[in-house]
Amino acid sequence: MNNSAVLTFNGVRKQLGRSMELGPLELEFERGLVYAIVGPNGSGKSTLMRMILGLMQPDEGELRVQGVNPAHQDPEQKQRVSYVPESSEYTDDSVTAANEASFIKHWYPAWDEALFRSLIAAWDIDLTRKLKKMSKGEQRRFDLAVGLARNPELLLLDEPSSGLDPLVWRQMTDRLTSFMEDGHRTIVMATHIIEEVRRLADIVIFVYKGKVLGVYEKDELFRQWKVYWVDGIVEGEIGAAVESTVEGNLTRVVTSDAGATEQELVGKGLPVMRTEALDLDDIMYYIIRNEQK
Ligand SMILES: Nc1ncnc2c1ncn2[C@@H]1O[C@H](COP(=O)(O)OP(=O)(O)OP(=O)(O)O)[C@@H](O)[C@H]1O
Repeated sequence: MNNSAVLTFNGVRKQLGRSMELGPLELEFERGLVYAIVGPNGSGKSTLMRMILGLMQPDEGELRVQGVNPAHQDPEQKQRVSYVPESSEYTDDSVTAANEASFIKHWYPAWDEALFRSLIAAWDIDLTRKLKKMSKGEQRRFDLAVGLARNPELLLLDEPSSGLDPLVWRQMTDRLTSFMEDGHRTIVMATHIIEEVRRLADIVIFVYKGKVLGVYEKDELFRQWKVYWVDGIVEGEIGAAVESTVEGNLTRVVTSDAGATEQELVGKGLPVMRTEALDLDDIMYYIIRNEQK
């Protein structure tokens, strides 16, 4: 095992219902990095989080969180992991945000009160209010403030943007960037939001129907996936291209290997009019389409 690995999945497999199988997964998450798990609905992103938390056991394989099977972590090890779900179910009519925060604070010795207070102020959270009466967005802000104030080494975020307005979203991404500054923490987030991936992620993991389709370093991903607009109608195959379509007098060439494609286009004397980066959604579409072939 890599010493800086905070999470390892070694042949992890889990049957979910009759038709869905998660895995087998071979993954290693390093300390100090932000991982974005990207995939369509029902790909297994939340299930992956539940396994990391020890709420679900693999049928096969080995999962280690900070070197330990999450089902057998002691309280001290659990305190180093913080999970912010997509939404919380607050059912008790009488619990205020202040009650909840002081309860959580009691269990987490690393609790950062100054950070909590600054998030409460920045996100306009009224601690005297009953959590159940808060809007989804207000609950979400509170959950994120608590998740960060717990000061974990491993922060798990399920759809962090869900329910946030653009201003709070922007502040949240800034806070997450500061959270990562000491270099020892790790964030694993399940997300659909491209801007979130662009802003925060170091590594992108594509999942689809319970399988990992690829693990990519983010900057490399956006460097390699490109669209070239070639002047004229290109006859025959572009070997390195993922897709080549004629649109009017131009040919749109999509590639996952920009260097090789550029070389091929130059070699064939095909003039490139314009080059564009591909969006994450489009990249995911092509990766999934390739899987379905
Ligand atoms: N305990 C379970 N029993 C049966 N099926 C399950 C169970 N848990 C999850 N599933 C199914 O496994 C699939 C993956 O679910 P999961 O919630 O992990 O996906 P997701 O990628 O987080 O989806 P979303 O983006 O919609 O939140 C879904 O089809 C879900 O219905």
